[in-house]
Amino acid sequence: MSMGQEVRYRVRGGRPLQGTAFIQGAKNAVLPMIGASLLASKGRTVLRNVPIIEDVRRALELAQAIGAKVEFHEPERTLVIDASELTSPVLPAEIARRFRGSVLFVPALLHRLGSAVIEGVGGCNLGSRNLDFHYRGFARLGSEVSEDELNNVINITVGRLAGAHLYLDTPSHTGTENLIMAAALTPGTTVIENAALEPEVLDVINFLTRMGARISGGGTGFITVEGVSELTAVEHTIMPDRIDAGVFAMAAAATGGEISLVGAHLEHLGVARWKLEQMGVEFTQQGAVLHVRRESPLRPINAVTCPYPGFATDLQSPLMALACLAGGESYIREDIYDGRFALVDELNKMGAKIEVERSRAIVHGPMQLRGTEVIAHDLRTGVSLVLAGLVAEGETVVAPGYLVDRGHAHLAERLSALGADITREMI
Ligand SMILES: CC(=O)N[C@H]1[C@@H](OP(=O)(O)OP(=O)(O)OC[C@H]2O[C@@H](n3ccc(=O)[nH]c3=O)[C@H](O)[C@@H]2O)O[C@H](CO)[C@@H](O)[C@@H]1O
Ligand SMILES: C=C(OP(=O)(O)O)C(=O)O
Repeated sequence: MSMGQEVRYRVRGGRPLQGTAFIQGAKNAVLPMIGASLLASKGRTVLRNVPIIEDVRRALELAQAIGAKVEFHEPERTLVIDASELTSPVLPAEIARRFRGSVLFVPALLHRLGSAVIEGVGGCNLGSRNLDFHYRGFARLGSEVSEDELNNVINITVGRLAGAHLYLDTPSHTGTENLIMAAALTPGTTVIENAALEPEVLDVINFLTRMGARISGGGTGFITVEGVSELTAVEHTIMPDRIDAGVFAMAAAATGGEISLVGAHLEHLGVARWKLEQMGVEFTQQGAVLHVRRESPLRPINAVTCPYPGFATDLQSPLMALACLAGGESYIREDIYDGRFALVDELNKMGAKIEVERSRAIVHGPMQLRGTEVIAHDLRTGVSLVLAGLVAEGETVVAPGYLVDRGHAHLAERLSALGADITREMI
């Protein structure tokens, strides 16, 4: 655990990226899958292509805290999870508050131990982020949910579980995954309307289906789950991380480079693909390798964040950094998180000219960015500042690096392999 030891990234700009980058397994698929693997009461689950990121480490600490046996074979990027004996329903605060994926452990605790206690859920600080769809869904499936606001503890206890008709007010990504997991072992039929369409949700459905769950309608927004009595431990290879791929593609575009992204798939990028093409990025999918280069000076762009296949909010921050380099005014609207624009002040410290009015930002380009010390307020802010550092004059220092390490594996090594001048320092 890297708590106590500070990490920072030091980047010196000006080198075009060239070569091959390996895209990591998807953070937002592996976290629910670790939660899902705890639903199996027998055998050992094997997950492959696991990203070596801090959120995975936190998830494994949490799995161990409730009694699962976990082996993380990092060089093989393989996780082996034995959840045959879960011993405690408590998701302890010191781990749970450091990452939001902790809520994905609730279905396993409910089905295996009959109750779950969450001592405070964390995650990236992105303004107001509710989990009401999760709790209302658990309640509709027959659990009792109570909140001790004073101590920031949520207690969930199983009552008479039965399938139900669930409707999400917005297509919540983890909400959809969590309710599918809860429904998978709940007797009867559960319907989830307005379900999320993200590729990671489909990967989680594939994994659960292999475990024996009966799920139909993935990718349609209308999911039906027929409860089964048992799920079994299986092997699964995690899909590539489309946000990691998007960041690398934008880094190539920013520096005027040309790179191959091993394992990246254009169709996973959704609208981000078309936006980057409009800006002057050329993509060529060559089987399972995505080739990226900047084919013209960068043009400005309009983007509005939206659930998949719309423009991903997790790519909005790096897009803002890229837009600083485009010739003209870009317009960005953030409709998912009210805290994402913490990046603006940091980019402006580097010489960018970005104006914000509520959820809208106007980026005036092109600007020559200058290196300085900047703050990673969250994971995507952090990686976007690294991206800005790759084209800035002089040296950019991004801290706290922990937030970058929450979601990107071996970032400094992978960018260095493309010719970037970047180091990860422990202080
Ligand atoms: C671990 C993981 O997969 N994280 C991703 C997931 O987060 P996460 O699953 O938390 O995001 P959601 O799709 O649930 O949230 C989107 C919006 O819906 C709101 N909401 C959500 C649930 C709820 O019960 N009530 C409610 O009001 C949130 O406050 C937020 O404004 O999708 C986000 C949106 O693509 C990504 O940025 C995150 O990287
Ligand atoms: C918001 C993010 O993650 P989390 O949901 O884990 O906080 C993210 O990946 O940018």
